[in-house]
Order: sequence, then C-alpha cells, then structure tokens
Amino acid sequence: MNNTAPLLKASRLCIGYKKGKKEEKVLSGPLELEMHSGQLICLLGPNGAGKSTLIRTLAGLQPSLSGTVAINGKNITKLQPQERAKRLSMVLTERVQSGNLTAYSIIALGRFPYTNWLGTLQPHDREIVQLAMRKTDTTTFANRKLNELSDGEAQKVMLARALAQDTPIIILDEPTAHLDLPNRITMMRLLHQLAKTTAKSILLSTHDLDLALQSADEVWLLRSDGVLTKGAPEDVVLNGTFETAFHKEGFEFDKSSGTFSIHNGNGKSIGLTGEGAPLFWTKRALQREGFRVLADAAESIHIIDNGSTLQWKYKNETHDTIAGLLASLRTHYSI
Ligand SMILES: Nc1ncnc2c1ncn2[C@@H]1O[C@H](COP(=O)(O)OP(=O)(O)OP(=O)(O)O)[C@@H](O)[C@H]1O
Repeated sequence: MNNTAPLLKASRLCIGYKKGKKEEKVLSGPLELEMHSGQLICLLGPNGAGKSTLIRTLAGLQPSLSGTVAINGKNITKLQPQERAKRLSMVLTERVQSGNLTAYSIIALGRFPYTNWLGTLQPHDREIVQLAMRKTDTTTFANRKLNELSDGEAQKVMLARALAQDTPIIILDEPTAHLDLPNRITMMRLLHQLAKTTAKSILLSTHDLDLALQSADEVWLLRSDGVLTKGAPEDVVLNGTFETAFHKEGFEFDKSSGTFSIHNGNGKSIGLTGEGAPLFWTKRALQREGFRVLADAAESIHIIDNGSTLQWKYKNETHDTIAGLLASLRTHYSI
C-alpha cells in the first residue's frame, strides 16, 4: 500500500470505443488505478488487449467510456492544455510528422509550456534541454533532422523531449519498440533511475516482459478479456497471474527463471541438481531438448563443480561438456 496522495488516479474508468450512437466496445473496466511519485509502472498484456487505449485514456488523448482520470485531484478533462502539459508528458510509438525540424528543435519543443508565445528559450530552459539530451544519449545527433534518424534514434529523441518537458508524470507507449537490446536495457534503466532520483511517476507499456519484470515497481497486467491485475512483478509471477495473462497453448512459463519456453516438450522429465550459472545453463539446454526439469523425476543429472572444471554425472557416466551430456541423453531416450 502506498499512503501518499497519487499523482494520477483513475476511478471507475471504463476504456474502449463508441460504435455508433448507442453501442460501445468496452475493452476494460471499471478500473481503479493510481500512479505514485517515485514509481515505475509497466503495463503488460497480449496484442490487442487495450494497452494503447488505456495509455491514451489516462493521458487524456482519448475520452473514457465512463469514469474519471484525475491529476493531483483535478479531472484531466478540466485542465487547460498548458496546465496539463506541465504535469504530464507523453511519448507515443508513432513517428511525429516533424517536417524539417532537427532533433534539438524537437527536444526544445518540450519547453513550450514554460516559454512565452514566441517560444523563446531562457538559459535555464537550454540547460534542461542539454541535460535531457545527455541523459538520453542524443547529443551527437542534435543537429540532424528527425526524418533522417533511425526509428531507435527517433524514439530516444521523443523521450528527450518528454524529459525536457520536466513533468511529474511521464506516460510512454512502447518506448522500447524500435530499440536494440543494449538500448532497451539502457532505456529501462534510465526510466527506473528517473523515477527513483527525480520522484517522477512513470507508466509505460511494453512487450519486453523480462525487462519489465526486472525494472518495474509495479506491473499492470491487462488480459485479452479485459481483466486488469496489479502487483509487484515478483508477486504476479509467484501467484500465477503473470502466466495466466500470457497463456497460450504450447507456451510454458518457467517461474524459476522468469522466462517463457520457446521449445515444445518431448514428454520426458528429468531431475537436475547443481548451483548457480551451471545449473541455469544446464536447465536451459535440457529444456531446449524438450525435457521438463522436475524435482521428483525418476532419473537425475548431477552437476559437479570443482572450482576450475565442471562435470555432468548421469547414470554411471561423467561428461565434461553439456554437448556430451545431451548426446548421451539423446541415445538413452531415443530422441
Ligand atoms: N479507433 C478504434 N476504434 C475501434 N476499435 C479500436 C480502435 N483502435 C483500436 N481498436 C481496437 O481496440 C483493441 C485494443 O487496441 P490497442 O491498440 O489498445 O491494443 P494494444 O494492447 O495496445 O495492442 P498491441 O500490443 O498490439 O499494441 C483492438 O481490438 C483494436 O482493434
């Protein structure tokens, strides 16, 4: 429980679309949601569940079917655009049509709620823009035009713009979508640090389940049937809610490693004893071969770690490599 007043609060919120005059397509609700200072929240769910719809509704970019969204206790629909822009910034996945603007100009636009009608930047505004560029690693392409940047570079520019806007709430729709793995990790680490060090409240939607489980303070799991469950990442994994939200025939979620299995089982089970990295990687190899690694299996593999060497004992055989162990298992199990 968080006892501080929420920065953003949704009450009895129903999200979806109007189909004609009377009919509604309700995607989820009624929802009770809160975003608190210092929190990084990851919104997860399968394709089409309604993540973007929820994000747009919370940011006031699309109307709710019913219920309210309040920022600092004030209904978002009653906030003047400039007032709202000082409290909430938004990063969308789609590329903005920027004409010929440079990355710097786009990032500087983040200061618009604070500048005069001419958009003149004061030294203080320029400092914030520079800081946003340093944090997002966009300084090197500041003078390049946005439409000449890669999708990943453009995405970093849009985050820099949101940072320059310097709002207590930041909402991002799939900010890691176009990034390579190192940049995805950097982005999630940056957002996590921002929430902690600047007391911002950050909500993002993502399909990067592993990174979300590692970095979120809270996850919101939106299932295809519209049910939304909230909790600490570790709680939703251990109580099975996480697995249920992504349940699909032929997929298996391994709670001990926090990963989905991409391999079809061969119907056989095997036991495994060992520790640390050798245990983790041996289990991965066995799962790739289609084995279910179970504590009560009839036969077991034992990993012997002598400090400088590793060995895998199976029946009366000893193997020096995982490849050797797997070759032996294939022979024994005729797989
Ligand atoms: N303008 C619209 N009018 C009616 N239905 C819409 C509209 N936009 C989206 N939808 C539908 O709403 C549902 C949720 O879409 P949404 O984009 O919110 O899902 P999502 O969880 O963000 O999906 P993804 O992970 O694929 O990005 C989908 O069935 C989609 O077809």
